[in-house]
Amino acid sequence: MSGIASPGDAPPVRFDRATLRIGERTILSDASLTVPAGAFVGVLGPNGAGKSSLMRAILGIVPVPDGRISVFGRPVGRGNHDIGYMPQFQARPAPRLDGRSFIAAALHGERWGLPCDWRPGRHRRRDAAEIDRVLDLVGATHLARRPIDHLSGGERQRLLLAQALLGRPRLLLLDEPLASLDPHRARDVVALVDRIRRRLGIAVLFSTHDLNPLLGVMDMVLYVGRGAARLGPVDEVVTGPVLSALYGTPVEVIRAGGRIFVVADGADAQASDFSIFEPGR
Ligand SMILES: Nc1ncnc2c1ncn2[C@@H]1O[C@H](COP(=O)(O)OP(=O)(O)OP(=O)(O)O)[C@@H](O)[C@H]1O
Repeated sequence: MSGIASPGDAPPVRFDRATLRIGERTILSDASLTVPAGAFVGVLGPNGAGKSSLMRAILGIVPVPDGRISVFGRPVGRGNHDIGYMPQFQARPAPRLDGRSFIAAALHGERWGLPCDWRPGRHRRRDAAEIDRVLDLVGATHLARRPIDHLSGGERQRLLLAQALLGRPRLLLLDEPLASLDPHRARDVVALVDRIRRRLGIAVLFSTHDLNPLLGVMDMVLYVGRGAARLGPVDEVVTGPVLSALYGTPVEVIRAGGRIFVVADGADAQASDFSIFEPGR
């Protein structure tokens, strides 16, 4: 044995002293972190902290002016077949599409991670099998013939997840998949993603504003803010001292009833965005 790691051993995501900037704004500065194989990582931080930008950098859309980000040992680049991506904002699908056509549209449209020789009509049987596979994975085979505008938010979310799974990615980037879902549906989505990642052995980065639905499922949490990032187990990262240092404002972490409440005080405008404490949730 040479002892040299093969690309197959490389972690799903690795940041080596990476800097991310959007315009004048520094999203991350000199950040180093490694997402282990098969990990479910909750990505948290206040509005505008850079959660979406971080995912877009992993996709190769946001440039990395300093340092390096690699995905399974290779520098990031557009059209990486290893990544499945569910963006935060979705174009509204044509109401007459049924579930199957909705997924087929992603198969034939521009998406992340598909082999570039996939063209409409060229591989019909393979396409049909791939659509069946992802519908089955997300438990949405029964939605295949239903019009998309008759589906609930949670059902549509399943189809979006199915789209992200096209092409057998080894890394899933899910940008706020719980937005606009009630707590019950949110937990269903988290449980579904967890089942899929265990079944396929893939890593997941899952951004959210509330870490509670991810408790008991996520292996690690990645907090971003003020140009820095902290990745680690929940008990190590979600603490008053760590988050206060990360955000430069007093942050209190309260554990009660199996839930975690992160409360920022002080006058910092960003701190008020940094409220995972939402009464009634
Ligand atoms: N295309 C863009 N052009 C200019 N600024 C941008 C662009 N995309 C994002 N930004 C800015 O970069 C910062 C990070 O945005 P990003 O969407 O990554 O944050 P976020 O943590 O995902 O926020 P939220 O929780 O509100 O979705 C914000 O200040 C945002 O206004």
